[in-house]
Amino acid sequence: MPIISARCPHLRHRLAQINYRKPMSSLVGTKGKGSTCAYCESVLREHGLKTGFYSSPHLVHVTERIRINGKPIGKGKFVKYFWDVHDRLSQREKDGMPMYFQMLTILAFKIFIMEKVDVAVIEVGIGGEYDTTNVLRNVPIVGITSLGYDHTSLLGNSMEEIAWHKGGIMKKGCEAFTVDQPANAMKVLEERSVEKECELHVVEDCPKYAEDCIGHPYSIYKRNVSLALTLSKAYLNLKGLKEDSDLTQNALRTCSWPGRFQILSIDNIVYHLDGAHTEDSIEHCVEWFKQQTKHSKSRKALIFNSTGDRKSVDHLKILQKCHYDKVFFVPNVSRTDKSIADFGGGSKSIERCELHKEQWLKLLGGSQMIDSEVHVFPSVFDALQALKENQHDLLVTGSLHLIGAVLNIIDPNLQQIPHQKK
Ligand SMILES: Nc1ncnc2c1ncn2[C@@H]1O[C@H](COP(=O)(O)OP(=O)(O)OP(=O)(O)O)[C@@H](O)[C@H]1O
Repeated sequence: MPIISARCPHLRHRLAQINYRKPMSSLVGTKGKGSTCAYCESVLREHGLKTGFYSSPHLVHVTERIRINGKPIGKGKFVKYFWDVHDRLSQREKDGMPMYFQMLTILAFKIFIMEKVDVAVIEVGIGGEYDTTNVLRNVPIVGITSLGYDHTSLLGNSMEEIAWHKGGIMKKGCEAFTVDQPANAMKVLEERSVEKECELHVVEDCPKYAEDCIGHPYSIYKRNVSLALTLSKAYLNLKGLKEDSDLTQNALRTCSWPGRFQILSIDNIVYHLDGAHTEDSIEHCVEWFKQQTKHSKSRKALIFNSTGDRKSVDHLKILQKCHYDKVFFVPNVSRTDKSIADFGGGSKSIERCELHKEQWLKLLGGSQMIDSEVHVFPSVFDALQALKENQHDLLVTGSLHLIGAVLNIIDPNLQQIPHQKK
């Protein structure tokens, strides 16, 4: 976990010495950080600002995490800046090298400075108070998306503890915005805003036009879009710029954030990809899949995986609200010769898939589904081979890394921008 103060105390000091002349906008939360940042970035860019955008995790290529004007940084620049940062840091041997997420964070900030962005939109990694991104001090606008239970072994098991961590990104004098939260979480956020000496506002619903502009299910994304529009408007105001609703609508329409409620149709398979990994996200995801496939005659299939401290049995229970002809449990591995993203293969991940299979069958109890339709495969490629003979509506969910492993096979350059109308 990227807690600077616990594992790498020198880093905060070192980063604190960098003069971040460009104001940044930070975003934290449990659900919808990435998409809220993406909408926010798109609106600011559409209004003529040169944007930097730091997000995590990546789906296929690590360069997706660091974007300039909405586009992942090119490989050449990534490598050049990486070695600049690496060489500077390794001169101070006694401090040791930063860990993966810390390194990427330093790299992103360096790139934003060198590329002279007007504004940087920063998605927090895990938590907030102790997250690596929280070394930033010049952050005039911060946003907190919907809070829920995730990463509980790091942040705590209660809503209050989680809210305390998330509220840690508020800064003295900044303007902080959040969406409707459970009462106990909101109380903690309010206390944190007093402690941090800033104003906390709850955002209003976004204008009606947003519903026609966004490609994602509006009922779920309304909060994300409302927050994104408020954050970008606050930033534009700060810069003395006026929001133009035509530009905003265009920004919402053209914003691309793959791997979330994305539909791709390739050969016999209609892929429904959503990186839901909390209980209520999975709940939304199943509803969305049911809605999308209600008139379809194709067979239904599910590919699922979950990692970390998540209670997968609760997720599986929700996923059983839909009937599937085939259910595959697969590690976040695209092909067996190649694992991608941060959580790849290995015997432990297969063991976890076997456990998911066991849980699934146990939950089915009386079983409308015979055992042979539930399999563990070592890679996504193997699972897709087992589907290709017939027309399938396939749902892939449980982990964004799993979605990355699928995209790595079917759309490695993330070119098929998903813009599905509701
Ligand atoms: N407002 C929301 N309410 C419930 N679920 C949401 C919401 N927004 C996004 N999600 C779910 O979370 C998944 C990830 O979306 P997104 O990348 O925007 O969130 P995130 O908070 O950045 O996720 P991560 O924790 O992986 O970084 C989506 O695929 C969707 O299932």
